[in-house]
Amino acid sequence: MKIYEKAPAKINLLLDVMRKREDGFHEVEMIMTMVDLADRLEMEELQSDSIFISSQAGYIPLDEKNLAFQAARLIKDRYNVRKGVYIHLDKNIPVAAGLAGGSSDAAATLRGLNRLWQLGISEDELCTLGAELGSDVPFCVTGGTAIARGRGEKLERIPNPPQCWVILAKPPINVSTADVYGKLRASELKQHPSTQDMVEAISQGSFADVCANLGNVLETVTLQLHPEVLQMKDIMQRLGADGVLMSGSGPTVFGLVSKEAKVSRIYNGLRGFCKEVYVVRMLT
Ligand SMILES: C[C@@](CO)(OP(=O)(O)O)[C@H](O)COP(=O)(O)OP(=O)(O)OC[C@H]1O[C@@H](n2ccc(N)nc2=O)[C@H](O)[C@@H]1O
Ligand SMILES: Nc1ncnc2c1ncn2[C@@H]1O[C@H](COP(=O)(O)OP(=O)(O)O)[C@@H](O)[C@H]1O
Repeated sequence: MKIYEKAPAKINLLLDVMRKREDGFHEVEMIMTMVDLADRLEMEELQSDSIFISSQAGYIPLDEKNLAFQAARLIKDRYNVRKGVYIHLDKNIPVAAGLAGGSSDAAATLRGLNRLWQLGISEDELCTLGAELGSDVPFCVTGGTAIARGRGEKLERIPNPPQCWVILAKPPINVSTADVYGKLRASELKQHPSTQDMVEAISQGSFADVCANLGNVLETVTLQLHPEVLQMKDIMQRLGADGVLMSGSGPTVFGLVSKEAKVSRIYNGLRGFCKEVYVVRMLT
């Protein structure tokens, strides 16, 4: 029997960091939402007690380092499943991009195996399992739009933002999330984005106010480390995007655009500077 799952990418409309915790992680407050750029997972049960991963993308690990592999092993161990699974990953989300591609694959694997093996695991329990795999995995399990606190595993669902075009541009660099958090000096941050104002803007359905309240404190690190990201933000703004921000720890920069007529001009302009440019929509 085959099970199919989509693993959408996320963007951070707001990312604030309060402090470094004793466990080495950072206390965050983020607003994340999904876009319709997704990996596709195909899962097939194996009679043997083994996990196999394949992908057309040659640049991700296919062994126990793969987050989908880790998700399969976790659910097998925790729920005493002796059967095995073959997972094919059709990768569309750029890797180490700030779009949670790996985290979303792990979340899709948890959802898919719950269905394949009819385990009856609740969404809350899937999120708890997901938190053992990574801070972004619980949000990727539920999708939608949410405020994420704690390490990123404490979720509060909120309404979706007003529909718009999202242009993603990923400069040709890989950014390590651990490296960016490691270089952040949370106590020295001079500015913090306002979660309350962003939630208000989203609840009111005000596209202009959503754009005005975009903010990501990890930019203070990544833009210093990788000037190409700052350049990509400048280009996106000069081409006329209504709102521009780096997603997560980067390097992907996203532009929010309300009018379809502007989209192709911005896309074509970006293509002159960047190979990995995607035009997507918010997932509602
Ligand atoms: C920055 C964000 C924003 O959504 O996403 P990405 O840019 O990775 O997409 C997330 O906070 C990333 O979540 P995720 O990528 O799952 O991080 P994890 O695997 O849990 O942690 C990787 C490393 O990042 C650091 N880390 C992560 C989360 C957090 N709240 N504080 C941290 O300090 C830790 O050093 C950790 O070892
Ligand atoms: N299924 C997967 N897809 C993408 N990256 C994966 C996967 N499994 C493990 N990884 C590893 O996770 C890291 C990138 O994770 P990803 O979620 O794509 O980045 P980000 O968290 O920045 O969005 C890379 O080191 C990559 O090798």
